[in-house]
Amino acid sequence: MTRVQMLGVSKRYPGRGSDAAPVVAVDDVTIDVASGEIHAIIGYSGAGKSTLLRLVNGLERASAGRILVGEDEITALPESRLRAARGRIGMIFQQFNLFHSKKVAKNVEYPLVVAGVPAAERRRRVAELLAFVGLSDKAGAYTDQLSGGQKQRVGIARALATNPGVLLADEATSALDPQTSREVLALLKRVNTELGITIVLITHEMEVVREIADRVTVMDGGRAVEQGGVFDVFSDPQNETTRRFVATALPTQPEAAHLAELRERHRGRLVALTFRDGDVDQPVVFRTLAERGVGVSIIHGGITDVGGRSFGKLTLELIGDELQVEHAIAALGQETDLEVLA
Ligand SMILES: Nc1ncnc2c1ncn2[C@@H]1O[C@H](COP(=O)(O)OP(=O)(O)OP(=O)(O)O)[C@@H](O)[C@H]1O
Repeated sequence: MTRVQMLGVSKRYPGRGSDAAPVVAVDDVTIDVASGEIHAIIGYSGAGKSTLLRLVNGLERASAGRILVGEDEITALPESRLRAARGRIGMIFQQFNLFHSKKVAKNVEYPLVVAGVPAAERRRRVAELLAFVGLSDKAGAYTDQLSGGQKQRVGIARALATNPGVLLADEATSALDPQTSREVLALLKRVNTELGITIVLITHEMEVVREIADRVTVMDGGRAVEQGGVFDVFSDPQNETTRRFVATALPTQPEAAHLAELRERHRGRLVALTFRDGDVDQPVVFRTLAERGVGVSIIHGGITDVGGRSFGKLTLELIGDELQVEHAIAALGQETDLEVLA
């Protein structure tokens, strides 16, 4: 089991042009990934995610801060010892980075050849890895005969060849369709639970985080702007960037323009209710309204799963006598997170 610590890590690149200011791609980022955790780093293009990942596997040197991967202090190792450390770090890529001129089995075997593993042991290990990713029947195929999902499975098998303690995934499902993407994420989850491998993945897709991550760091402008358990971060986002991501995949309250449209069609009082992990008893909500003779329509929102827990935002239209509606709102306000939409 491998813990990954990024402690106050920064990376500056020289600016282009003689008097240009340096580009701060990663700015004082601290992320402590517990061993056995799946940690997602989410951010828009240019946030610094890929740079941070290249610092973790030692492909580039940090300008400041320390990085530890298990026992290896990546930021302190001389080049001569980095290669061995990299053998303990697996990596997969958006474009798979396979050798097209080699067969599937040879792709998976490659890191074992580099590591000097004897041939018989290599054959045994390749067979075991291909069975794990469900591609035993493709051992003799060329990689360009494979679908995108199969190519990423080969990428995963190859990354696991040297028994790494951690797997770094760089937008591993961004080139895949949604169904294939889910299959690959399910395989990554098995890598984590069955093999005990810590996973650090970078992505710009909320779905990826929602589906497999335990904890998440949101990056913006090189900085880690929000961090925590997936459910906690996304059910109550504090940062504007986090809110924008949440809006792409989770039920939200209607924003101003949409709310104006809804009002055209719904003349009753509009309220928004937030549900976090069973904190609100839905039957109680509807009973409270019915008991006061208030009719209700759900006009926006929904309930979904985040990090294995339920989360929802429902916009309701309350219909009935004005005073009754007022009382119902007061009663619900006691027990729920309710906002009257003005
Ligand atoms: N080698 C480099 N030289 C100069 N600037 C760089 C270099 N690599 C990255 N940058 C800059 O650092 C910033 C962060 O880039 P990075 O690729 O890490 O972001 P990202 O979040 O991974 O985005 P993307 O998904 O588009 O790659 C960007 O402004 C980028 O232009």
